[in-house]
Amino acid sequence: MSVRGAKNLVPKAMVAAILGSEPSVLRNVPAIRDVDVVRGLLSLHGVEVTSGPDAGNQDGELVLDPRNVESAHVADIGMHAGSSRIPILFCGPLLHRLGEAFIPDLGGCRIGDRPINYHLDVLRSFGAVVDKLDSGIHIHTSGRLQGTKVKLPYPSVGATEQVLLTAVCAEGVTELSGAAIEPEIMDLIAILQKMGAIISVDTDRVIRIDGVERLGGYVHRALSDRIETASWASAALATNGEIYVRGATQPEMMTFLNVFRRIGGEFEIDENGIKFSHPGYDLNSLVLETDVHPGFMTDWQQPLVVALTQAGGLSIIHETVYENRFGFTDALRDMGAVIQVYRECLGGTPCRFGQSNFNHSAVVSGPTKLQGGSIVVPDLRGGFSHLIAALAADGESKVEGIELINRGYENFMGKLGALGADVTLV
Ligand SMILES: CC(=O)N[C@H]1[C@@H](OP(=O)(O)OP(=O)(O)OC[C@H]2O[C@@H](n3ccc(=O)[nH]c3=O)[C@H](O)[C@@H]2O)O[C@H](CO)[C@@H](O)[C@@H]1O
Ligand SMILES: C=C(OP(=O)(O)O)C(=O)O
Repeated sequence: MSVRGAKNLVPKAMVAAILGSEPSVLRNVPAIRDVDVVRGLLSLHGVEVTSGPDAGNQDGELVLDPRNVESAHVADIGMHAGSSRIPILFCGPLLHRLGEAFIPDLGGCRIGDRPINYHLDVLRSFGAVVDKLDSGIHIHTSGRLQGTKVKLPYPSVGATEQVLLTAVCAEGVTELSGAAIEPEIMDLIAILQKMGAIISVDTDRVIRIDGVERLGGYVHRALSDRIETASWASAALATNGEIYVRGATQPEMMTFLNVFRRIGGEFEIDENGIKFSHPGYDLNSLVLETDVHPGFMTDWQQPLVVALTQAGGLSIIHETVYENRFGFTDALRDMGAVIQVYRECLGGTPCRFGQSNFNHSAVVSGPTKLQGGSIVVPDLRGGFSHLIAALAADGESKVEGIELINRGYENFMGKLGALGADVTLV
């Protein structure tokens, strides 16, 4: 099965195209809902988005022409309220092109409160004015945004992207400290550099950006989706199987691959992808903490927990990125998994959530036989995890709300079928 461009890069690369004075070409774009949402938002702002010329758009090519960018009707943008987290990243590019932007209510997975205070502070620091209205947030500027010094209290991926997409065309130098350095951010920096930006990534999470007056277009192939790859790898462990993921790449998977090997999973890497397999004997339990890159990514946690229900002994998982990412374990318990969640920081260093009432640590006891059940998908990764559990379980399962899974997994029904699962859309 194949994995294409990363859900957490492609929509941002599409937004970056607004900054160009010429069209951009993005390849390896997956057919997922988050891409459709951004396509709709770009069209509302006058960016012409067309699919590539090859038959069936096999290469997943998008051409994005921003030469006629215009303000959109706030009511129209409101239609996209709750659809994804990407609308907030339109601010910098639209402030540069039009002097104003509007942020509707954001969507994304409900795995914590997900405030946007860092984003708004960043925009204010560049000189933008932020007005909170009943219908959303209006942001405007009367002149060119000014380069600034920003320090993030936590290495937020979105806020780092906010700084990058705003600083590249601001007047003067911007210095960001406490930056996130996820592979998707590095790929966004590569895209911006292709467009003409000057960005240096220094040691200790410091990024420096020299603002330029004009950016051109880019031609870029999106990096592969490391979360989808890890999801299928976890599915291979949970189902005692073997899955070859074409398009998976090793560098951004290194932390995951180490954990996969410690559990007992086997993998083989070739130039086209990675084959993941169950070793054929009992899996090992482990102690694991999610963290910002280069740590173990939070989005890998949910699928991996399902695999850990099949490992012998006690596994301890401490979630340090989101305060509320273990809700999906309720359904796993109903299916027979033995998982207990705790408010305390277990098995790792104390995190931001240690002194609060959030169940952000989990202990998984295995191996347990899972039974099919009726499941309602709570969020993107939780939903995929439930699918894996359903595949590993005895008997039939009914999974409701699968459209949430389309946000980040291209053609997952077709892929499950190709792996031999008996899946029917009711
Ligand atoms: C579309 C996309 O790329 N989503 C990814 C992105 O989300 P996203 O960019 O939303 O995640 P962040 O890195 O910003 O969030 C990390 C932490 O910072 C906090 N925070 C963030 C912003 C802010 O203004 N204030 C604040 O307190 C959040 O509540 C969270 O606890 O990175 C996350 C961390 O790798 C991933 O799980 C998501 O899949
Ligand atoms: C949390 C995720 O995404 P989003 O930020 O789009 O909700 C995810 O991809 O697991």
